[in-house]
This record gives sequence, C-alpha cells and structure tokens, in this order.
Amino acid sequence: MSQLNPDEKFTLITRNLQEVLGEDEIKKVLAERDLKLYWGTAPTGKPHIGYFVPMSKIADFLAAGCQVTILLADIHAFLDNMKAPLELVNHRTKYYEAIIKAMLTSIGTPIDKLKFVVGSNYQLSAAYSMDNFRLCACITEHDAKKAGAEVVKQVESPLLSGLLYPGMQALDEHFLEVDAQFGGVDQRKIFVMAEKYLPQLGYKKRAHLMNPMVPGLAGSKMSSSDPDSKIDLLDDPKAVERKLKKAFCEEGNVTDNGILSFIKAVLFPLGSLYGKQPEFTIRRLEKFGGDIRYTDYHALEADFRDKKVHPGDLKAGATAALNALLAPIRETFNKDSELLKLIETAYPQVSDKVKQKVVPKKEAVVPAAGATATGSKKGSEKPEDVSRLDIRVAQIISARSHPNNPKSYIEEIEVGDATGPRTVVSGLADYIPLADLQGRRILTVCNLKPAKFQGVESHAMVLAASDAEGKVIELLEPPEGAEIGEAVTWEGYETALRGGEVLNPKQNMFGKVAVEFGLTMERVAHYKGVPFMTSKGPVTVKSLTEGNIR
Ligand SMILES: N[C@@H](Cc1ccc(O)cc1)C(=O)O
Repeated sequence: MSQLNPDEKFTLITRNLQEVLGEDEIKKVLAERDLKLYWGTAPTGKPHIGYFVPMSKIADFLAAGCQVTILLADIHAFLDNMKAPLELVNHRTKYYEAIIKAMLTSIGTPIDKLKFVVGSNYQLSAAYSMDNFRLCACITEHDAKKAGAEVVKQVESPLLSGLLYPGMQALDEHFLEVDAQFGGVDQRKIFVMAEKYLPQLGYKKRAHLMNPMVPGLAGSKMSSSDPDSKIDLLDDPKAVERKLKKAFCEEGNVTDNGILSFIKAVLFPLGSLYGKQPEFTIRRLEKFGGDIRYTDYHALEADFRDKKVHPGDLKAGATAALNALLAPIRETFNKDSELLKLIETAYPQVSDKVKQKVVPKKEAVVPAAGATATGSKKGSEKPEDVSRLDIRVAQIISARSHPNNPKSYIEEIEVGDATGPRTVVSGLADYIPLADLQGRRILTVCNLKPAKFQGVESHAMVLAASDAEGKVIELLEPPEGAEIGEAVTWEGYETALRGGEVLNPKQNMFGKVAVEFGLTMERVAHYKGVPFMTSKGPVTVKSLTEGNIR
C-alpha cells in the first residue's frame, strides 16, 4: 500500500477534511518518512453512526502508510463533568475499543497496524504530571476555558477538571510522539491552543487535521442533540429504518436535509475507500422509474433538488446502505457474550426496555446501592440529594403572559394538591409559545418556598432542560398515562424524607441537586445517572440528549 508517493499520500491524508493546520510540516515529514498521527476519543456515551466519519479518515491514514494511534482518553472522559464516572470508565474504554475495531473491520480496514493507547497508562506518570503543572503555569484560566468551550460540557458551576482537559489534550501530542493530531473541527480551539503552548514547554508544535461535523439526521443545526438523529451502532435494522423514516427530509430541500448530509459525509467517503468507486443505489419499482445508481454525491443532490428522487426512496436507499454497514458490527457483538455483557456493564442504566431484561440488576450505577450514604453523614442529618425534592407530574390548566415581565408566563398548574391548582410564574416566554403550554403535562418542583416575581407569587417551578448554550429549552415531560400529582422517584434515593418539607431557599438545596441533573442519549432526565421515574416509565424531553435541567 505504501507504493504511494508523498504527494499521493498527502492527498489521501487530507481529503474530505474541513481544515488542515500545518500542511507544510506534513509534506516535509512525508518527503522523508511516514506520518505519525493520533485520534483521541473520550469514552463517554455510546458511539453512534457519526463515528463513521473519523473511521473513514483513519482508514485513509492507514492506507497512506501513516502510523496511527487511537487514544482512548479515559481520564478526559472523567474530567469532562464526569461524563464517564470512574466506576464505569474502564468498561467504557473497553467498549470503545471493541466497537471501533468492529467499525473499522466493517468498512474493510485492516487494523493490525493500528495502535490503541489508553490515556491513564501514561497520563499518571510523574513526567506527565509535571508537564501538566508546567502547562497550568503558562495558560490562563480564561484561555483554558475558552479552548474547551466546544468540547467540554458547559455547566453553571464549572469544575476545575474541565479546565485541565484542553491542556492535557495538548500534552498528549507530545507524549504520544506524533507529528499530527486528527479530530473534528469542534476540537479546533484545543488544537490552536496546543500549537501555541507546546513550544512554550520546549516541545514541537504539531499539525492538525480536522474533519467536518456531520449534522444529525434531523437536518437542523441543533440536531446533534436530537435523539432521532442518533443511530446507535448496534441498533437493529428495524430501529434504523424507523429512525430514518422519522428524519426530516423534505421533497426538493437539499439544504436542511439530514439524510442527504449523512449520505454525503458518511456513505460516499466510505464508498470511495481504497480507490473504490462509491455507489449509492435507490431501488424503485419500474412504474416509479426503476433503480437509479449514483457514483457521485452531487448527481444525487441535483436529482433530489429537481424532485426526481422522492424522500421516501432516498430514505429507503440510505436505510439499506446503513444496515449493510451495521450488520457486521451487530454480528460481532451478538456472537460474543463477553461483548454483550460489556455493553451492560459500561452503560448500566440504558433505559431501553428490551435491554433491561438482560441487565443483571443494577451494579455499578453511580450512587450504587447505598445511595443515601452519599449525602447522609451519620443517621439523622438529611442527605443533600434528590430525595429532598418533591417533584411531581403536573398539568398546566391555563397559561397567560405576565403583565409585568415580557419574559414570563403565569400558569395555573394542577399538581395534585387537595386545595386545587397552584399559581406558578416561569420565565419561558422567550422559548415556548403560550399556546404550547395550554393543557400541557409537565414536571414541577413542589416544595420550594413560594417566591414573588414582579408582584406575582409563584408556588412551584416548572422543570425544563436546556442545551449547553441555553439556546434550546424543552420542558420535561411525563410518559403517557402517568397520573397528575404522582411523585417522581429515583431508584436508590429514599423519598420518605420529603414529608411535607418546604426547602429553605438559603440552603439552595434545589441548586445543589440540580447540578447533578442531566439527560441521557435516550432523552431521559436523570440525577447522577439514575432516571426520573414515574409509574409509567421515565421522564423525557423532546429531543435533547445532553444539557442542564432547571
Ligand atoms: N477531545 C476529544 C477527546 C480527546 C481527548 C484527549 C486527546 O488527547 C485527544 C482527544 C473529544 O472531544 O472527543
């Protein structure tokens, strides 16, 4: 394979990328020897089909004779807001390695030359620690925060760990002894920071290769947080079909079209690996024009724009192609009981009902069996955890604009009190149209001390989730059939303590607990990884798969 000359290698290494920093350096290396580079991934949530994008580049790098290292950045997964708690991170690291190997194998990439390195294997050394400290003495807090802004989850009270993340990613380049780092353009600020600071430690500045981000199947800009835009690598063919069917794909619309983006960013590049001619086939009955075969994305896009290809046919073609890619991955896992077990240990609280049958019984979920021990130091003291919150399924009876504040609404909400509905003020006016609130089933916190907002006293709080930037706001929703007034529960957290307690606002109990709220890939609201549960199942949001709840 290394019969390629340096120019050909360069072309292969840099194709389908959005941006390359340090092209000349790469060319210089290639004139003398093969390029050494790495791609890092933090083993947090389960990888989805978007991971085929970096995989197709890794295939290119290997084909171009590069020495490729995949860094399983376990410590980073923890540093980023404990996206992977320490109890789970080792399992997730193993899962990532297995699924990445299965993906590469599925796309026909030989992996014998590929090296996997686990971050903690060298990041805990004295030399690395000392360099980390030295780096911390060069970078301002402000710059570290900015560097991580698109990678590290942004929360209300950021942890120090998130500030260490970008610098350590920079150091990895030196400790992995590479010429270049590869990643998504979302890593750009970290890459630029690495270029600036490694020389200050006396190390070489590295080149950086960035692939474009794939928009989700939902097609809009925000779609990376839409669950239907995420297809798990182990989703069965039916689920793939269902999710693609649901995807937004409007006839003739080629600009906001997740299916087309996916075909462009994933299927065509994969189809053109190893000098193959990419091919995308749309199967149709003769009476609808018969099969059409595309060897070029632009031709497909043009036909779709001209309405020569119908959305249903496009989706069917994408479904078939994707299922063909996923089949060998599913098979690898399905025939290996160790791997199947690994999924359950790495992602114990997957809310998928089918899987729950297989889950042994919760073992390693974050707060473990003795959850109350987390907060209750010795007996009588009340724990500072979610058990203190009285969160209930509720329904908005009526809603109107707040006369004194254009950002707020005033709602009458039925929370199951014998005394009737409560009046609640919520700052939702910028995000949710009034009409969407009438009759809406929601979740409310019912034991906060009533507070006045511009002259109107509010007797509960409506719970909503927001994305990291606070641009998208979605209400928490109870599952169908859950009763108005019923209390939300969290397994492992006794709710008996609620006993009518009204929280003292000075203690900010809600704030302390809410920092631990989050959303799973399945859009389920959770507290420290434990789902918000009702008698009819978990509480969800419409589309966000990560973010904050308030
Ligand atoms: N920042 C990468 C993960 C990573 C971590 C450490 C590295 O050295 C490289 C990459 C991500 O967002 O997935």
